[in-house]
Amino acid sequence: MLLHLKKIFTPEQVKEIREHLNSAEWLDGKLTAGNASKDQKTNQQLAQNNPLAIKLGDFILQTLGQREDFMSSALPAKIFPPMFNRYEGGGAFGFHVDNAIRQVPNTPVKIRTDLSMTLFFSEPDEYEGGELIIEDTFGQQKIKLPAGDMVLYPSTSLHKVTPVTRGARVSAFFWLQSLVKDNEQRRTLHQLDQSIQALRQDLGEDERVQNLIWVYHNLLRQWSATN
Ligand SMILES: O=C(O)CCC(=O)C(=O)O
Ligand SMILES: [Fe+2]
Repeated sequence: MLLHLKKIFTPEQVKEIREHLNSAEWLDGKLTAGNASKDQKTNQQLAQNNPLAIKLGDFILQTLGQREDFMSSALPAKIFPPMFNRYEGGGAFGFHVDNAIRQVPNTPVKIRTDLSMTLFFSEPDEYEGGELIIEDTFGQQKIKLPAGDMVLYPSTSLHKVTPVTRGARVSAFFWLQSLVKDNEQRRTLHQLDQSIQALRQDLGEDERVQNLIWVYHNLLRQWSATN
């Protein structure tokens, strides 16, 4: 399942975030690449302990926490603090699969990467190339979203970012461990939740809706793990 979440940030918020990011200290992205992906990666990143990255990352997580579409589709248990990258001058990231386990810096917290996310801060017409290509059972998808939008995709997917040959592509990228590891189970719960919300609109606090809510919770109880 690949999900496009629209307008996480308003154009005004994107503008402000971009201004901060423009004056930040960008480092070679190879510094955080595993051995296998080092050769594949020619971009720049903010250090994970960069105060701006920490502040913006917290703001992203706070904003996402209030989005029902995100909470319902991702069912996050633990979220890795967002990181920030920039591709320009031919910068790219070749095909790879993300590491399965990520340790949150300076903590004992380990996160299994179930879902990967890219939150775009550059408008598609600001740069050439820079498509996020995702390959999975649903075929190959080419993702290039408006600034302020985010894509969520299974971390099991092979993916790459094509070379940016004009302008710059700036984004936040991060991972989460879901309460529901299985993509199909998580998708079913999301579908059920969406149907319940739609029925609730029409029927209000109806007994039949209440029954479906119990079904939702009982499925979630069966399929979830909180650690
Ligand atoms: O820049 C992106 O959209 C994805 C980055 C990525 O795949 C990674 O850092 O593992
Ligand atoms: Fe990746």
